[in-house]
Amino acid sequence: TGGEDVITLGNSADLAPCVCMMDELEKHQEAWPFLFPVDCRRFPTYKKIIKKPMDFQTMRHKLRDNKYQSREEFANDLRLVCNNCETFNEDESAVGHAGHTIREFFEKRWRELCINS
Ligand SMILES: Cn1cc(C(=O)NCCN2CCCC2)ccc1=O
Repeated sequence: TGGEDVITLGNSADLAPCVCMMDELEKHQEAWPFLFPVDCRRFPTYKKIIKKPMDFQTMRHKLRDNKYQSREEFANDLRLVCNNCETFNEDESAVGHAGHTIREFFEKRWRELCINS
């Protein structure tokens, strides 16, 4: 009768920290290289080198369309953005430096959002 057959899956946790983080990422001063998919007309080698492109607009759409099963899936897409950036850009380049800055911002703020939720 009802409750006894309901299991709670930790992974389908509340995605509120993701929405809050998405807002902060899109506003970040160093977000400019990541707001939209890399333009493969301007960077023709990108699709060949980067097997799984990811960007903030795509992440926002996945959140909107309930494509994330867990907070960790969301976090892993952000880490994919930064890993792709390190693969394609020199650390000292403007884009490369932005990628490191966004990763450092994310990991610190993500801990705060998830521990206090
Ligand atoms: C993630 N990433 C981004 C770029 C990039 O230059 N993005 C365009 C940024 N522009 C700013 C105003 C219009 C577009 C290059 C390599 C790369 O890995």
